[in-house]
Amino acid sequence: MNFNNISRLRGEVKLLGDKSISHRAIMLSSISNGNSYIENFLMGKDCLSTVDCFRRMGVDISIEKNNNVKVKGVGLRGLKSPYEYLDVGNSGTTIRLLMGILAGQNFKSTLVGDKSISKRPMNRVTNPLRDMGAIIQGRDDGNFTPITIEGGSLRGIEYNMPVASAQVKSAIILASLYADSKTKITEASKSRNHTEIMLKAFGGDIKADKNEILINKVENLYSQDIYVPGDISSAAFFMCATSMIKGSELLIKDVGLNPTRTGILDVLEKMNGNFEILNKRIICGEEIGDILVRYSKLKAVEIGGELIPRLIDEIPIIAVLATQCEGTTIIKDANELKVKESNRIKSVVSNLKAMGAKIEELEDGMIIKGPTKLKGAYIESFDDHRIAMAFSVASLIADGSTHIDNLSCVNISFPQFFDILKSIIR
Ligand SMILES: O=C(O)C1=C[C@@H](OP(=O)(O)O)[C@@H](O)[C@H](O)C1
Ligand SMILES: C=C(OP(=O)(O)O)C(=O)O
Repeated sequence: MNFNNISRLRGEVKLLGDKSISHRAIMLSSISNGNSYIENFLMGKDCLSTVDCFRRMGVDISIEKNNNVKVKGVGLRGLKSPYEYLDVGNSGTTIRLLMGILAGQNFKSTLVGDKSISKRPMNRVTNPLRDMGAIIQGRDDGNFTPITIEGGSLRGIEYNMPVASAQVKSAIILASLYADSKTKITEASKSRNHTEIMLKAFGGDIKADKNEILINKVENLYSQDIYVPGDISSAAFFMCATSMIKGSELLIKDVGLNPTRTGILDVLEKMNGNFEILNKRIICGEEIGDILVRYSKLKAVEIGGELIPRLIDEIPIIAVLATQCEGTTIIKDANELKVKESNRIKSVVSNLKAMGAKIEELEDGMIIKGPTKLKGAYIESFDDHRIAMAFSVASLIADGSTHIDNLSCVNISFPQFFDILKSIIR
C-alpha cells in the first residue's frame, strides 16, 4: 500500500456503524424478549466476535443484506450454557461486557481470546463482579484469560470507578440486571454512556445523572429496532487526514455525536481546525449529524483530564495530527493507552520517531513538537488496528514510501478503511 504524492482528499463518505453501539445492540437484543432489528451494524471482526459468542449461547442472529442484523431475543434468563469456549478474539469490549452478563447466568462458561486479549487486565471487571457474588477464575487470580465465570444470584453494590472505563461500567450495569438489590456506580470522569442510553430504551430501570448511575432489577427487557450511527472513532482518521492536507474537503455523513465521544471535535476546534456539524438530530437516543471538514493551519494544544475518556481511541491519530501543528502538543493522563490492543504510548512514539517526528514519551502520554515534515519509514502496527490506520494516514503526508506490517488488522474495527481512503484521494 503506497499513498505517496497525493494532492488532496475530496468527497462525501458514509461510515458503517459505531463499534461500541454495535456490540451493545447485539448484547441487549439477545437478552430481551422479542425480535430486534439492527440497522447499519458494524461488520468488523470485533463485533462479529460478539455475534459469535451469543450464537454459542443459543441466540438466533441473522446477518441480512445492507449491514442489517436480526436478533431473536431469548430473554434475560434464556441464554444456554455454551458447550464450547466463548472466543472474544481481539475484542476488549466483548469480553468485559460479556463478563457482566455471564455473572448473572445459572451456568459456568469460559472466555478466551487472542494473544493481545490474553495480556489485557480483567481484574477491573473481575473484582466488582466478585463483590456482586460471581465466582470467577483465571490466570493471575482472574486477571487474564482464559477466564471462567460461574454465575448465579447476585447482589447490588455501590461502586466508585477507579478508572474511567465504559467497559467496566457497562459490565457492572449488565450484571445489575440480575442482582436482587440496587446498584450505584459513581464515575470520577464520565466515559461513553451508550449502555445507559440503550438499556433505558429496552425497558431497563436505570437512572444516569451526571456521574452517578442507579440500576434496579427488572423482570424483562423488550426488543427494539436500533439504527447504529457512523463511528466517530473511524471518522477521526479522515477528519485528521483532511485537516492536514492542503486543499482537502470532506463530508462525513451520519456520524454519532454523543457528547461522551466528541473529544476529537473539541481538540480540532482548539487546534483551529475548520469543520462544521450539519443536519444534527437524535436517533435512538443518540446524537448524530454530518461533519464537513476542510484543511486548515493548525496549532498545538494540551490534552488531558476529563477529555481523555472522550477521545481515548483517537489518541494515535491525534498524535499524528500534532506533528503538523505549530507548537508543542502535550497529551497527559492517558495511562489507559498502555492496556489497549498494544501499548499505544509506545507504539505511537516509536513509529512517529521512525518517521522523523519530534516526540518524547511520558509515563502517561507524550509531547510532540511541530510542524515536522514526516518521512516514510518501516512501521510496526503491533497488530493494533488503530495504529495501522493512524500510520496509513501519516504515510499520506510523508516524503518517501512507508511500509506498515499486517495492515489486515484494520478489519477489527474498520474493514472499509482502505476502500474509503482510496475513494477520496484526488
Ligand atoms: O465501552 C466501549 O465500547 C469501549 C470503551 C473504551 O475502553 P475502556 O472502557 O477500557 O476505556 C474504548 O477504548 C473501547 O474501544 C470501546
Ligand atoms: C480499545 C479498543 O477496543 P477494545 O477495547 O474493544 O478491544 C479500540 O477499538 O480501540
